[in-house]
Amino acid sequence: MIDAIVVRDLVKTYQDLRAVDSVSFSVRHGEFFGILGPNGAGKTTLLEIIEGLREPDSGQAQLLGHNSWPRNLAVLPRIGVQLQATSFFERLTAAEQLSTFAALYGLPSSRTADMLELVGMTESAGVRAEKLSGGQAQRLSIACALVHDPDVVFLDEPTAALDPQARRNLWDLLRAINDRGKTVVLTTHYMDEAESLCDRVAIMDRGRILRMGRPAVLVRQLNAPVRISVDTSALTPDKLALVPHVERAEQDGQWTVVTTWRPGPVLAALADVDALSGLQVRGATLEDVFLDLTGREYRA
Ligand SMILES: Nc1ncnc2c1ncn2[C@@H]1O[C@H](COP(=O)(O)OP(=O)(O)OP(=O)(O)O)[C@@H](O)[C@H]1O
Repeated sequence: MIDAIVVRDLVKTYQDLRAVDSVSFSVRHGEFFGILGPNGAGKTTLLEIIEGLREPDSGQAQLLGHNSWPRNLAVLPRIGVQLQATSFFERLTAAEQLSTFAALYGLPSSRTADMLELVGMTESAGVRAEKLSGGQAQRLSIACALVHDPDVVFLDEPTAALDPQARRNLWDLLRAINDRGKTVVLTTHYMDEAESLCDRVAIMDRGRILRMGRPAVLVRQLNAPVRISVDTSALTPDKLALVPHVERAEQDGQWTVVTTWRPGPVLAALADVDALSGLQVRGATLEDVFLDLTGREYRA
């Protein structure tokens, strides 16, 4: 079967800015695919081209076997789109928003209750959209994108501006949607989000895809050492530097941070001197991959 999304050599220029610069990739059916990059990387522009909302200068995007541009009306009922800026119909409750969306697709309003349940908002059915919290509004907009049971769901920074608990709740919801067999394409500037949710990520910066793959594989390919942080009051850097397999030991505020390729023996040595209290172990993350690719610290 042809992939859900196939993008070849896409280019989009605004004046002399190449917002999308020769981008190619494919997304398989049922995949959870992330486009990860800092603000202004070109994620939204890329997504909008794939969705058929924006015309590329050159290249081609295919969605469910059809060219995204010019927009193909037969594809629209098979995709769900959650845009970055959520807007609802004025003065309607959460349930009314959903039944209005359902009606637009010619569906019965009985879909409403199922959707509210799916996004965990049954108790807010009667609340007007403008009175919903940020997290609830995001959930409602995802429910609106799903009301017609699309095959492919596009989510543009769905967890931006949410508090950590609301973000994690939304992650559970997005996983559940993917588990129901939907292809999910998500843009995010949160590295941890991409790492936790996505089967594959494309790391994007300044219009280009720098690297693509499974998050764990991208991190493993870095072949980076492990960092262990110990409370400096337990062990100072000069003492830790003497422990076998410690490459480097530096002070960072209240922490002594140790770099090692062999965390096992180092942790055993720390246990021997009773220095495990409050200890933190950190392997490489996608942030380190970004730093390696661009030479810049990741700033969302
Ligand atoms: N309609 C437009 N006209 C001119 N420039 C634009 C337009 N839309 C986007 N840009 C510019 O293109 C670049 C890519 O923007 P885009 O919104 O696609 O990035 P993004 O990765 O989604 O960022 P964000 O996370 O901030 O939304 C940015 O420099 C942006 O200022």
